[in-house]
Amino acid sequence: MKRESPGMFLGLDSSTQSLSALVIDPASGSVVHETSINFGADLPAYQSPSGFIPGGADGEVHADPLMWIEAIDLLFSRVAESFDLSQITALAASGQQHGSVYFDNTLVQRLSTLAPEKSLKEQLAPALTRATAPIWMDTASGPECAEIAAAVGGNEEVCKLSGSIAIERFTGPQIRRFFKQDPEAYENTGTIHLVSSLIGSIMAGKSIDIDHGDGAGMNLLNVHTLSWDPDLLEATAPNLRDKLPRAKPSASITGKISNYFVDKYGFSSNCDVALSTGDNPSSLVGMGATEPGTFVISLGTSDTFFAAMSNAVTDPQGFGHVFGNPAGGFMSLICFRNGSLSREALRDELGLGWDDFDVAGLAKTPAGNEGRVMLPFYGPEITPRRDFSAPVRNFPVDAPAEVQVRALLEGQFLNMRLHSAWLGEQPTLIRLTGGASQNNGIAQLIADIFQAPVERFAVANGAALGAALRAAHACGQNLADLNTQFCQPAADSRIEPDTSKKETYAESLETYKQLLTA
Ligand SMILES: Nc1ncnc2c1ncn2[C@@H]1O[C@H](COP(=O)(O)OP(=O)(O)O)[C@@H](O)[C@H]1O
Ligand SMILES: O=C(CO)[C@@H](O)[C@H](O)COP(=O)(O)O
Repeated sequence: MKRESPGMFLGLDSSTQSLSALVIDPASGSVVHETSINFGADLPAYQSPSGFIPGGADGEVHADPLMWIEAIDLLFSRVAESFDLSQITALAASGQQHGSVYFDNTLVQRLSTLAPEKSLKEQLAPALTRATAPIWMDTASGPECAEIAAAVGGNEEVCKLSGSIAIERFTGPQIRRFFKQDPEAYENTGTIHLVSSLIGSIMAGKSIDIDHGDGAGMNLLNVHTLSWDPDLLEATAPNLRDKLPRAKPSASITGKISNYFVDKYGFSSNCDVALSTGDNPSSLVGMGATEPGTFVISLGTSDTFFAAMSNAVTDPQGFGHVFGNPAGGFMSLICFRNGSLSREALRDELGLGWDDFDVAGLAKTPAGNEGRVMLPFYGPEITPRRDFSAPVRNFPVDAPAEVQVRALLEGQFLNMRLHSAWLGEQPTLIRLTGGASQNNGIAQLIADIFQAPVERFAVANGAALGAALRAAHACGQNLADLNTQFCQPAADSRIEPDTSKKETYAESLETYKQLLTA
């Protein structure tokens, strides 16, 4: 039911490197508050400068879930210094996709009795049955993917059921790995949460359901029935259904906020909590792209490419995915693991800053880089799935800095164009979000390589904005009206493609393909 005075809505986004809060005020049509905690800089004790524990063996990439939990207290203690949280009508969370957190049977009781004089961390830490949480960058579950696929009748069948073939970073294969490595700890696990549903559970003071948007990134949700698939559950680990929250549509209110946040940070006890979703489905909402036609490119830690789908086609190569669209129906998702990590690696190698990075590379070199092309991967890649350890160049490694920068950036977006072709659609409009989206050189390059106009928003954090919009939507606000109010490009932010570069990039794409298959 639509409320007379809608109040304000809070979006939370727990992404790879940061936890952000963003508040919208539909009455004034403005974003009225933004605060962010950077895991590396603000919580250095976890020794995770980029949001995960460095140096994992054999492709293992884990994070300390206590870092995410401690960040919630830190975030609200900062927000409450300058913003009156009693104004919040409802909130929703978004989280980096696929990451999973494992708790014993005391979780529900602990969540419902959180004491404000203690920290979240000290009250929830004893319930963890797995000290660290595998995240989306983890590539260690190859054997488990093969076992799940074999048990279900092949990857084609897994894809038919879940919208993706068995994927290393997806939660099901990661759960199976945990079950094989430590069956006793798996047995003692009462509840498994995704990062997004964990944040929502803490806010609601109870174990909440998992939405179809994030749930589809687990290789466990049947995308036709929208419930946990019995064959996939059985292929993954014993008694798994009992350990998973239920799967539910995103636009649901799950209950009122926990008293912990009322007493400690001044929320109203009437504040509603909506279900959480993954950061990419959340960004789809935040970018006003829940209807087919507009493509979104998110340049966060990973680069992702996604769009609402008219038809739920699947990627024949198995790199791309089908997730639930929080507004109903489906969305595509293609993830490029080396996104910002590669840009940062080359920037640091060349001793540059962001200001001179694209300027150095793109202003001094011609489109197409005179045929000099790079496979821009400093570590294992997801799209294409291959174990890179360094970039591959068709030119000398000691070429000038500007050549290296252009080759890396062109390589990244040629790779994206190549691996999004299965969608069968040429974007008519691309909306950019994420940390690197403010970079002008990168935005123009994307417009030229895809030959489509690019828009950017004043709010760089599309996932947190999407969470705030979802909270408002779950309370009965009209999503189309909210989009009109909040999802407009920043003034003068539209970049048109340079059509004279179309042929050059068609040729570069061929050179890129040759290097990839060489
Ligand atoms: N001006 C810039 N140019 C290119 N990349 C940038 C720029 N500013 C920030 N970034 C990149 O943005 C990344 C963080 O983006 P963000 O969307 O906050 O990440 P995540 O959501 O994955 O935590 C950083 O890793 C950094 O490399
Ligand atoms: O694995 C994926 C999507 O499938 C990643 O996109 C994660 O969802 C992490 O997002 P960022 O923190 O990079 O925004």
